[in-house]
Formats: sequence, C-alpha cells, structure tokens
Amino acid sequence: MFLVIDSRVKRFLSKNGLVILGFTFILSLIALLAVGLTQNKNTPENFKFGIVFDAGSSHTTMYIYKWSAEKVNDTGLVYEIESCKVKGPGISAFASNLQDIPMYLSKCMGRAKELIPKYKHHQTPVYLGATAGMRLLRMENEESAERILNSVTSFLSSYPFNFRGARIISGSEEGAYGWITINYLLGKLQKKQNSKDPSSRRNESLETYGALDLGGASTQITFVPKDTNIKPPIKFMQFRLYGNNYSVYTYSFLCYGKDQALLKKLAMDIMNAPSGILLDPCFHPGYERTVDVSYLFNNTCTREYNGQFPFHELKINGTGEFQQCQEDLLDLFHTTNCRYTSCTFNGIFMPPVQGEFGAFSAYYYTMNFLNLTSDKVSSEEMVIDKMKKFCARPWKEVNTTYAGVKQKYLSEYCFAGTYVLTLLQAYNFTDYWKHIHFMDKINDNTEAGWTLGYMLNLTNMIPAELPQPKPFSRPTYISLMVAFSLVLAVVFILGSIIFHKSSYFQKKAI
Ligand SMILES: Nc1ncnc2c1ncn2[C@@H]1O[C@H](COP(=O)(O)OP(=O)(O)O)[C@@H](O)[C@H]1O
Ligand SMILES: [Ca+2]
Repeated sequence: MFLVIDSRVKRFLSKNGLVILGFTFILSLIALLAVGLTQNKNTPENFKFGIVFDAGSSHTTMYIYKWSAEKVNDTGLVYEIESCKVKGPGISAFASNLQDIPMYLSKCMGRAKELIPKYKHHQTPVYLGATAGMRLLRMENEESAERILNSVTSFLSSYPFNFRGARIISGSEEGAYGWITINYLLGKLQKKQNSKDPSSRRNESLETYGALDLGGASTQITFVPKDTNIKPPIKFMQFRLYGNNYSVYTYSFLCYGKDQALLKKLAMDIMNAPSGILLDPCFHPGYERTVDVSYLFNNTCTREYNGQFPFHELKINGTGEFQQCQEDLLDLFHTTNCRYTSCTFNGIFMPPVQGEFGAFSAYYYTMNFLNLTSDKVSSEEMVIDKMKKFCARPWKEVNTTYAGVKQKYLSEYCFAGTYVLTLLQAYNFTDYWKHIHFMDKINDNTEAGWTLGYMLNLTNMIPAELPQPKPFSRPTYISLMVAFSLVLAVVFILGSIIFHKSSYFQKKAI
C-alpha cells in the first residue's frame, strides 16, 4: 500500500515538482516583500528629557534638554529645548527670605511641566547646581547656604519629576563640565572614530577646545595642555570619553567674576577718594552711581581692602578713559611670584595655553554687545581700539543709542570689555587672540555652559569606551533578508533541476 502511494507521489513530483517549487518561491517572495514593506515604517522615536538649574551668583536659569533614547551614546545629540530665566537675583540672596524660594522657582517649573509630556515626568531627572555666589555665602555662613539648599530641595521634590539633588558644585567641576559641554556639542570628543589610521588618533585630545567661562563671582579656564608629562603642582583632571584619555587643566578664580572684580576694583579705588567722590575711568563720562560703603565691604572678596572711611556712600563719576581703566584693573592681577614652571596670575600654576578656545557666558555677552565676536576681530589691538572709542562716549549718548538694553549691563560694558581684555592678558592670550572663539549657542540652540556637561556626566551619557558598531538598520535588514531568500530559492531550484535531470537520465540509461 505504502509502496503504491510512494510511487504515485514520486511520479506526481517528477511531473509537477518544478511548478510547485516555482509557485512556492513566488509565494514566499510576495510574503517577504509584503512583510518588508509593511514593517518598514519608522517607529516613533522615544525621547527623553532632563532639567538642570544653573543657580549662578547673579541669576538662576533653568535648562531643559531633550534626546532620543535610542541614540543616547552618540556625541552631540542632546540638545536644549528651553532656557527659562528665573526672575530675580541669584539664590544666595534668599538667605533671609527662604519663604520666597517656592515663588522664585515655580514659574520655570511650571514651564517644565508644560513642555515635557506628563507620562515622562517621573523619569525626567532634575538637578540644581549652584556656583560661585553660593560658594561665597558658604564661606561667610555655612548654615545659611545649607538652609537655602534645603528649601530648594524640599520645593523641587514636591514636583512629579525625578529630583536628583541641589548642591554647590566646585570650581573645578564648573570648569570641567563647561569644557565637556562645548567639546561634546562641537563634536570634538568622538571625532575620527572610524579613522583607519591609528596614528591620526594619537593627538586627538589636542584637538579639543579649551573653555573660558566668565561669571559674576568666579571665572574658569580649562584646557588640555600640550605637555601632559610635566609634573603639575595641582592634579590634572583625567577623563576617559568615547575611548580617548584626556588630561585636563582647570582652574576657577573665585572673586574674579566680573561683578566681584568690579567690587574689588572699587574697594581698591576708595582709598584714592578721600572725600567719597571717585573719578572712575571705567564708566562713561557723565555717568553717576552711588555705592553703599558697607555693601562694598560686607563681602568676602573685598575684605582684604577694608578700612575706615569718613563717609557711608561712595559717589562714582565716570571719566571714560580706557587706558587708565586698564591700568587700574591690572592691579587686581599679581603676576610677579611664580614658584612653578609657568603661572597665570596670583602665583597660580598654569601650563602655557594651547589650541583653540571657546569663550562663553559673560565673555560672550560683553563682546557680543561690543560687536567684537566676529572671527575678523583677530587681534588684541583691534579690540583695544574699539574699547578706547566706546569708553570715551558720553553716557547720555550711549543711553539713548541703546535704549532697549538693561541699564545695569549697559553702564558696565566699558568696564566689562576692559576687564575681559585684562583678564585674557593675565592668562597670556595677548598674541593668541585669534584662537579665542566667543560663543553662545552651539548647533543653533544649545547654550555653552557647565549645565549640559553636568547632566551628561550624572546620567552616564558619555561612555568611557566607543559605542559598539550599530546593528543593521531596519531597511538594510529587510533588503538583506529578501536578497538571501532569493539566493536560497535560486540555489534550491537549480538543485532540483539538476537532481530532476540526473534521475531522468539515470532512468533512461536503465
Ligand atoms: N546680557 C548681558 N550682558 C552683560 N552681562 C550679562 C548679561 N547677562 C548676564 N550677564 C552677566 O553674566 C554674569 C553671569 O554670572 P553668573 O553665572 O550669575 O555667576 P557665576 O557663574 O559666577 O556664579 C553676571 O556677571 C551677569 O551680570
Ligand atoms: Ca555662571
């Protein structure tokens, strides 16, 4: 019985085998194509969000970052979707009015709730980092600083987000995170990852940009020095990012932010104003301002100049002389005693500057207002020339020309521009001006500053090693499946034909 069926099947197969195989092949091909075409839709991207508060000495800003969860380890893909300026002063001003902190932060938190989809709230990290204003307050009154951070913590924890802490970051962290931010956004950390020539990767770290950050209370300089074999008196920071090692010099000068530097300068100059009237070359002719003497000296940064004065108010009258202003400011920088191979000012070790530099925050605000951020402004002389003319302009004229600009900033651009020049001279950038790039937003939308680097670090978003090569993309995967199936089918059909023919000839021979 079985033998009969077997011979019938064999006969049927030998007659119609090719037809069946061909039919099956076409059916499978149609099925494959159908699956390929229907499944090859772009799956909706899964976005993630992160919030960082920059609690600076002069003001607080909240940044919201967004990135695709799938591409998390690539460089430069996290971007800023919002920067919300908190109305009011820096958080260190809340020492005696803690009850106002919720009101202060609530507007920007409301914005975060609006912008981030509700179902993402619980997984969105929120960080608050405080900088030099709080560092100074902590030095003056540790408990006060602690109380402010506790109030901030209890308020931010009441939101449905994933609050991850409010703390005072160190000056080195501030410098290093600023350096990470700009190099991440400029794509300097993962460059040449596909380079076949290993020798071209050797000096990769030298291609990073140095970071210059000017705040109100502190200023940071951070860069990869040329010679990392020198024995530094302070440790270089070590980073391993995307498979590269970086040895980074960073230093934060407390009291050398532009607001504290101005107070230091005034505290120095008050000695030359016995009647309480100061003729100040760093302000425009015709400009007048009154400063409370107790305010001037009730400050860690000016304590060294303290003295007894027969007046309570210092009256400032601007004279607008750039040269004199710069000479006065030079007194803030002590450049004589250096115990190391090389120093910046105040006897602080610093290797010689090298490479390109990105200058942001108040460096940018100041130079941008003065129209000096263009790469065409390639020498210090060009800046000096512009500053001389700007400082000499009468205050009345400046005030009407720039009617929309905040008075506090406008009145201080002559001082600020001169300070930027003097600080950069003290760092030894005099013949190096063309390597400084004043920058605000990088890749169109993301502000240069320490906050992004801080978040990338705390969320482990920059891997130490290069990410593994990616598997095939969906379309490539489907095309490959179809191609392999075709090859298989052709091989199978050819095999069947050969088998069929050979058994036919065998039969004939018998
Ligand atoms: N548009 C602007 N023009 C000039 N200066 C500005 C402008 N916006 C902010 N600033 C200044 O930038 C500095 C920012 O410092 P901030 O981040 O608050 O302090 P820190 O980093 O030292 O804690 C302050 O001196 C502030 O006055
Ligand atoms: Ca700052």
